[in-house]
Amino acid sequence: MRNKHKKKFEILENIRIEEMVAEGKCLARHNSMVIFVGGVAPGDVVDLRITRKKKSFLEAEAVKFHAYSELRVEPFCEHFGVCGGCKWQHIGYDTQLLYKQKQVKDNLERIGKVALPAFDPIMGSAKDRYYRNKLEFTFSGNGWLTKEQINSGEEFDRYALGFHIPGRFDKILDIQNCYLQPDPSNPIRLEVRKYAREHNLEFFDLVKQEGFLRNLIVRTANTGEVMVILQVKHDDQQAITGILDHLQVTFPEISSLQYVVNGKGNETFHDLEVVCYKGLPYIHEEMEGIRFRVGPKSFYQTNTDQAYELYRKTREFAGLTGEELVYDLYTGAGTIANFVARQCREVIGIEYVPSAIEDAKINSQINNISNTTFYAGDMKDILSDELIERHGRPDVVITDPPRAGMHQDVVEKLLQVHPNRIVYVSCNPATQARDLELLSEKYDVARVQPVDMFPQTHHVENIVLLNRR
Ligand SMILES: C[S@@+](CC[C@H](N)C(=O)[O-])C[C@H]1O[C@@H](n2cnc3c(N)ncnc32)[C@H](O)[C@@H]1O
Repeated sequence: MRNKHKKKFEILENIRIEEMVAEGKCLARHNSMVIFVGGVAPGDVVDLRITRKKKSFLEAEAVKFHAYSELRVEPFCEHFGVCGGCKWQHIGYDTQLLYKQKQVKDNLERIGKVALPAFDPIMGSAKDRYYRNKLEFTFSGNGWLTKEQINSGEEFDRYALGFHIPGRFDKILDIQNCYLQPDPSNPIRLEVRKYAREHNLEFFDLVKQEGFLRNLIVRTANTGEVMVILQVKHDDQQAITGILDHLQVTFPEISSLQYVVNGKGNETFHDLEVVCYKGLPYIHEEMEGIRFRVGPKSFYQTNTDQAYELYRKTREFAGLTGEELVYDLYTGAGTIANFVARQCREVIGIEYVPSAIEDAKINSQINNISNTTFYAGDMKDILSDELIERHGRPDVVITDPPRAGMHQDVVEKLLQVHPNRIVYVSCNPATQARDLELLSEKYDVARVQPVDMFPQTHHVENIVLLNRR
């Protein structure tokens, strides 16, 4: 046992970091053993401490740098290295884009094993900071202190309102300034924390699941509307009213002020009542004059500007002339369905979450779009022979599944239904590649367009156009 423990934390000296691989980690080698390392860049020379040993690979962290990679840039955020939010900010944005493009190419080649056309260059995000429209902050009465804070010997306030330390459900990093969401996100969070401390409101204890203040969500739309949702453990009306009135007066730009009383063991509130305290119970995002109503439980792509670019490219790949019957699979709140509806004959949108389908229908109504029909349910059940009989065989299928990709039954159904074109939007090139291999039985990949929705992270979105052979 002792030996095993020692081996796990063994130090490997002077290791050269070779290349960026999956999940934002880098690859290094030692005696033909592959090592995955986070927080480094290709070209760094480091001492590594082994943190995990598997038969075919090791995981390690860099504990000392002997040389720094030329690809490195100065991280802009004081929380870099501790916060899990922007793990790639030590690599310049142009280099990030090259790696994302490579990640897509490697996955499609290695897993998909299909004939590929030349890729379109990745579409970078015009904003590489302040690009998110939604952030969720957690309260903790026992916030994380960094090594530097502990070593300084100073007394630090342990009350935190911020993000989880990666991999730690119980540890929250207090955030001073976050570069992910535009104002008034930072001032609202700081004001909430200040008010809560001044009024001795209890911050949550994530281990004991006790306390009053649980979580704060800020949504900032491109129409200028702002939604704030405060999650608390008990229905203490005096405390709730106090903090929300203070926010309303301090930030008149908040157009939707809401709260949730959540006594459950987790922060999800899809099954709870959200109370609209002031303003409207929703905000709007807008694209090409189409307004999308976003409620507290609605999904909306978190990088609005890039979502617009993603949808425009998706619509271009769909090659719409006004005559087509389009199926939009995994439609969420019907955003793509409504976005393409004016350029085709009819759209059928399918999505698992019933409240998202309600949003999708409302989004058609408020935009006077009358050629959409939406269904809620599991894709493999809803995309049935009966549905195809009722609406007809689609000319174009747009599919945007979750990270796990499409269920095999859904892929088989697509092969059976055999639309002229499939536009496959994916946030996970590995599962997309797996599905493409199956679809290659009857389809050729005609276009590949990687899109960056999340600068400073390793995440990449990819659109593939498949033409019926
Ligand atoms: C990547 S999102 C797509 C969102 C949408 N296209 C948009 O741009 O806003 C994937 C969607 O698939 C839905 N989903 C996940 N599993 C599903 C299933 N088995 N059947 C139907 N929908 C599912 C999720 O609820 C989510 O809304």
